[in-house]
Amino acid sequence: MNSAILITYDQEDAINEAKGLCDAAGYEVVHIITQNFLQKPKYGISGGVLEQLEEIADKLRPNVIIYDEILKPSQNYNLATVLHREVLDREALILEIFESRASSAESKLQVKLAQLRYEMARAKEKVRLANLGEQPGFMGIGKFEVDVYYNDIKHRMQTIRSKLEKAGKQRELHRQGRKRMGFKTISLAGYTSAGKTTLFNKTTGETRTQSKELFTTLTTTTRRLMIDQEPFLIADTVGFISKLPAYMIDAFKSTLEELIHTDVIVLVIDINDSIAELKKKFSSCMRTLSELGVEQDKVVYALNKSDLLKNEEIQRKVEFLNLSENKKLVSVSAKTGKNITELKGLIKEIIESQSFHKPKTNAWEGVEKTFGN
Ligand SMILES: Nc1nc2c(ncn2[C@@H]2O[C@H](COP(=O)(O)OP(=O)(O)OP(=O)(O)O)[C@@H](O)[C@H]2O)c(=O)[nH]1
Ligand SMILES: [Mg+2]
Repeated sequence: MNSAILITYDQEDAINEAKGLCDAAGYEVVHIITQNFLQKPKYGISGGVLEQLEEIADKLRPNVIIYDEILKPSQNYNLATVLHREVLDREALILEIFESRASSAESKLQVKLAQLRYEMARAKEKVRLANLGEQPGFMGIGKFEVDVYYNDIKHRMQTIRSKLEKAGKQRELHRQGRKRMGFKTISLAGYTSAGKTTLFNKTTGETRTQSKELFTTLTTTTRRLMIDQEPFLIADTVGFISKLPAYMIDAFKSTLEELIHTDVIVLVIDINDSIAELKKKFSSCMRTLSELGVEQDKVVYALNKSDLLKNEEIQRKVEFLNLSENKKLVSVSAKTGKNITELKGLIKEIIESQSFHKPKTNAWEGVEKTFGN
């Protein structure tokens, strides 16, 4: 296993999530440095902290330095130069995880596109610096080579986009096919590691990989689910994460787009998370769903892992999330099977109500206002 020194925020949930990401990418964290602020101009961290880091890195000799923020290319370059080591920022780390997880042709293309977008942003910065004449030969590349490199990335992105478009059309055909056959569809959505795949397996009798590592699932799988002897289709999806840059959501759009066309969305929430984590993850899920244009009428909230908590504790968290008035809420356990029948009942209610009246476009503003960014 490769080793890493992790630099992250001085908050427990940030530390845990960053450690989870390192773990998922296959890095053993040998030392953690926490800071309140990680966006200083030159190195992200201050000169003093950098000196400390240099000393520790010389002693522990990690394979990489992981920086749990988004670094500008120049900051990355400055850090790597002082530390004589590869520096991975949060985006690069998430991309590594996605790359190792992508198994279907489509998800491989999506990851490739996201990687090129990442490189593109860096190439742009290189061009800018080269033009300013500030750093000629920045990162060992001259201005001319940068232009060639930049155009090459653009070209490769176009090729991948058109392949993804084709895959998207294929998806659309499948969707229409399912619709013609009269199948109603259900999608599981939620923050990474909330328990979507465990719930999927429990309800369908499947054996897809579930694990405590982040981003276990990158490819959407659809299976049949029976509710009162009636067949439905249920899909497991890629998990959300906060601070996922827009271009990554963009790259995974065709997968996430399933969520717009689905009849019911089960938003899986890990109710065992701390209040701070719950807040962050819930608002990130809500924002993603709202950005995708999902109608709120279609959403059922499944408070998962309720086997780990007392009822009063669950109630307290429900109130905190402002969901106590919500009738489409059920605490479940994908592990023990608790309230799975109730969850299926709620799903069926939504589908039945949809055949009477068209779903309203419901405002997400209330939720957004409560949770902001
Ligand atoms: N105690 C308990 N653990 C659960 C429950 N549901 C899931 N887990 C655990 O939570 C972890 C994550 O579960 P997954 O089903 O892989 O989560 P996911 O949402 O599919 O995650 P990604 O695919 O990574 O986005 C696993 O270790 C599961 O065993 C539950 O109801 N109770
Ligand atoms: Mg999963």
